[in-house]
Amino acid sequence: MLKVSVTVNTTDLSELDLKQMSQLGVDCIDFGAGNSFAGVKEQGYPDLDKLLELQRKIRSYGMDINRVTLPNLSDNFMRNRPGSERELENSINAVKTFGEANIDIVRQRFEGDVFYGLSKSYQAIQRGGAISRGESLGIMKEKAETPTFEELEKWWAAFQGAYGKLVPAAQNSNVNIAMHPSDTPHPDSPFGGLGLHRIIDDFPNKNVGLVYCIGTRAEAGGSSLVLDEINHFGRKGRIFLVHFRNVRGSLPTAGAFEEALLDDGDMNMFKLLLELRKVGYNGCINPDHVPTMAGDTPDLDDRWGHSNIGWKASSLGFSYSIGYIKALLAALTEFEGK
Ligand SMILES: O=C(O)C(=O)C[C@H](O)[C@H](O)CO
Repeated sequence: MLKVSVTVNTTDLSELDLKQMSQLGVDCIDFGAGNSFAGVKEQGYPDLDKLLELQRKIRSYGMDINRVTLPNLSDNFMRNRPGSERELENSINAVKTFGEANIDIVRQRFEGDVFYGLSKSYQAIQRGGAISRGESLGIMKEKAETPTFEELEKWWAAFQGAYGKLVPAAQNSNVNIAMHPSDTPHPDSPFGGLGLHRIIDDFPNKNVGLVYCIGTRAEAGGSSLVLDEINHFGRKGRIFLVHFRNVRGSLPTAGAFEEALLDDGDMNMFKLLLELRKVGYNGCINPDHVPTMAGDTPDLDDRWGHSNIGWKASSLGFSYSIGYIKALLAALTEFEGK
């Protein structure tokens, strides 16, 4: 059954957060920040008892943990500098810990999968003055340098070295390891398109797949690309989680894009849901970034300017998106007649 999950970027969830999510009918929580788990600061990876405590608390509200994030692999790791072995060990220990808690999906972040300084972030003003994230190639006059082919190959070698250890650990722990596309998906950024295929080709393992972010992929090529990729990766059973967000424009068509509410971007989200269904996707649908509406206290991150990234109590945008997804899921059940 398709379910609704919501991203939080902290493990410090208040009663208000959990009550509101449960009242909205959220099924699961996705933890987006790997360094937020208790134990990571102290020992490098999450503490199992504290994790189980958090899981019990979430379950007591009728929800569960769906996806978590491993401790970050830093630039130090990617450049094989002192301490890199320890970083990877911490991630492997984190996989084991999450496996012991029977958590389904882990995501590893790698420094350098996003190229900054190629597009300019702006505050997009939409319906009724809602604020959303915009990014434009044209108004970025002085662009940053991007890596050379050789530098990129070194980056990939470090990625493959890490996945070479993480994938067997994930398999042994019965956990799926998922990659999120690069956001922003500038050409050649490791997970900006072709690299997603490279992961699947290099690691032909049923535990290796994607947090398929519709928003990021739409930034790269609109709904035609999204439909193609859902069909391709979905048929292979490699979509483990879906980030469901709408976008206006795209880098190749408009030289810019803006994030948008689910009913207010270029894509018909129901079409995408039908495609997901067609390929047998059966995981969580996560509302992901939402515009900031009047009265919201947005969860902002400098790396994605003006985007309201994760859940915050009383977020109108998130409440709207959760309700929208639940209505689409009800329509889907009726449409399928099952
Ligand atoms: O959910 C993840 O793993 C992401 O990488 C999401 C990003 O951090 C962020 O929301 C930008 O899309």
